[in-house]
Amino acid sequence: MDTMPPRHAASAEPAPPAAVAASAREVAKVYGSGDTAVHALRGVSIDFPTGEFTAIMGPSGSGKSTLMHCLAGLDTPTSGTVRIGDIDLTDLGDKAMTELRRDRIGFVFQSFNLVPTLTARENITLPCDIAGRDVDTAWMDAVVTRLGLTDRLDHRPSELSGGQQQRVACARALVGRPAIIFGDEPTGNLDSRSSGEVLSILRAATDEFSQTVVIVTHDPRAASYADRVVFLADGRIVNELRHPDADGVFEVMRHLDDAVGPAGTDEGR
Ligand SMILES: Nc1ncnc2c1ncn2[C@@H]1O[C@H](COP(=O)(O)OP(=O)(O)OP(=O)(O)O)[C@@H](O)[C@H]1O
Repeated sequence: MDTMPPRHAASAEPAPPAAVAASAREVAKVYGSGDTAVHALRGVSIDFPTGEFTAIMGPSGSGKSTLMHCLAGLDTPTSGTVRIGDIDLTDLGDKAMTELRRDRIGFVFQSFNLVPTLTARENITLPCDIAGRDVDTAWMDAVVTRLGLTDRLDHRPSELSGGQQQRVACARALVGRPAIIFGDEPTGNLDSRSSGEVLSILRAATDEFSQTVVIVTHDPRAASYADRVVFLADGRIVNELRHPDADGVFEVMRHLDDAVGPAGTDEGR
């Protein structure tokens, strides 16, 4: 892949980022109450350093999505604190939370979540347009070129392949220069070639743009693109691998799956 253009080539240097882009402290999440209560998170503490790519893995039902949703302000912890930069999400009202999600967080979902009636270009600029912010066109050009989307900008999502649609979603997340990008199974609907492309883009975004990225994935190969993999089981962080390779991730997952038993059971807990 071509080298990404240096960040300063596109616009003035942004303010120095916080050393920790997001953090959770003793985060617990209980759904329901009494006999039917589900303890989805049981006291999770973790930092996401700026410019690092983290993958969250774990058996089905271990709390991955719940943790990501709490970190991204899409769900509220029952107790504990979540910060994006130095902003404590538990202190925010609905309006401030909406603005924080819009201004500081980028999302890449499994289902791409593009607006079908808008072109790729319009989808990419949508968050800035909604926020009433000018699009940094030089920066957008740099991102679009890097993602190989230059000749696809006037196409609607239905005229793009799945891999191209997910690259548009990555461009949309990157163009706003968020403090952090969250990916919920971002390669879940892609073939292995398109998955590799999207993961290389997220990898390059951290290496070349110092972008902080956090993804949830079931795929050891996808996780191997990350700087570290954090493993959840039964609502707790139980392991961490730095500089992971797919075989090492697979081995940890195999042990966790054996410990937890078939999805949805309490066997072995
Ligand atoms: N809205 C909800 N109401 C009740 N229980 C919920 C809710 N959302 C999640 N849960 C439960 O919380 C636990 C953790 O769910 P979560 O979706 O975070 O797991 P996950 O690790 O992302 O699973 P998967 O890999 O299957 O997507 C599960 O037992 C799930 O059934």
